[in-house]
Amino acid sequence: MIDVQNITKRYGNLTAIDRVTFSVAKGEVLAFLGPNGAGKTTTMRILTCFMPATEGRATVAGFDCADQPLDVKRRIGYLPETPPVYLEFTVSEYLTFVGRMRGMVGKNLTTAIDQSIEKLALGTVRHRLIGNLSRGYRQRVGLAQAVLHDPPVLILDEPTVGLDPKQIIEIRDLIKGLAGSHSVILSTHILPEATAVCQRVVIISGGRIVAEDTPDQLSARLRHSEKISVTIKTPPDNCLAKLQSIPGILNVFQGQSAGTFLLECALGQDKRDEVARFIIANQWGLLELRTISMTLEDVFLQLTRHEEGMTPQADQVSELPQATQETAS
Ligand SMILES: Nc1ncnc2c1ncn2[C@@H]1O[C@H](COP(=O)(O)OP(=O)(O)OP(=O)(O)O)[C@@H](O)[C@H]1O
Repeated sequence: MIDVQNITKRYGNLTAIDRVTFSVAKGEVLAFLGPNGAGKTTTMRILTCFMPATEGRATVAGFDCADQPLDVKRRIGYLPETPPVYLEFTVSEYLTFVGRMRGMVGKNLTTAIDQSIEKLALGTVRHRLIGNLSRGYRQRVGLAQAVLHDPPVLILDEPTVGLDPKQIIEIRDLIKGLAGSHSVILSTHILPEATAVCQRVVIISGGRIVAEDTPDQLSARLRHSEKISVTIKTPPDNCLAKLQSIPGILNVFQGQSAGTFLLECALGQDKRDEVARFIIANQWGLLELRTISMTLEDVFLQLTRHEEGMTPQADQVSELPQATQETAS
């Protein structure tokens, strides 16, 4: 549904994005992650036909973003970081205005407005001035204008920035509800959001794509060993060495809290059973035992660590150093 092939954008001497390539399938929700200045907004602006790429080609539903902007815009709903609402309109007036701008009239327009108001749960505020609404409701109105013409593609730039935790959950649920019927690109730097809402993640750093995969696959690709966290009630003297004597345990580290230890074993090996038996046999009191998986945050930090210098490439990720974030807390 969205196909981006080797797009580069230069602002004078600055290369904001460099040969960016990715695609989004029909009905898929894709997270577009990157630190500040990575090139997310530049990519969104090219996809929404706000400006052309210097090189490369981007298409939406088969239409070229540079050569067929009207065809592309008809098929896209766009929510910029700041919702493009007019504060002096009521919700209903604003959606009518947006619908007319999109060429909708009569029954089609009223039905579309009713549907988007229902989808975004705006019924109770439809006759209120947007200027009097909370930020969360304004964001919903922004989303309502994006889905009004029922576009197959939605591009959402940081849709939960500045919202309170309850509003964040509501907006994320709304976005999840759009999956399947819409292809969505969600630009964000909030990692739990990407895990919660998206099936696939593209990470951009320094203007280049450094990874593209599911959150689970990304962490699997960057993992170099298995890690187990154990918490022991009465650890003996020299506990580290004793735990390290368990066959298959390569390294043992002290965790952040008292009695917690981090055990490392080879990739693909599960030593939880052996560790549990060992601690129980020694009667040290096993309070907790669990594997530690790499979070998307660890993955992101590894892949964007070189932002200021050499940017790692997608095919080099397995060579990168291990995450430094793992603790037993
Ligand atoms: N109009 C412009 N003229 C010159 N440089 C620009 C322009 N727009 C963006 N840039 C630069 O291009 C790079 C990418 O910016 P972009 O806004 O796309 O990043 P971003 O990932 O959206 O960042 P943020 O999360 O901070 O919005 C940055 O170095 C930025 O300073």
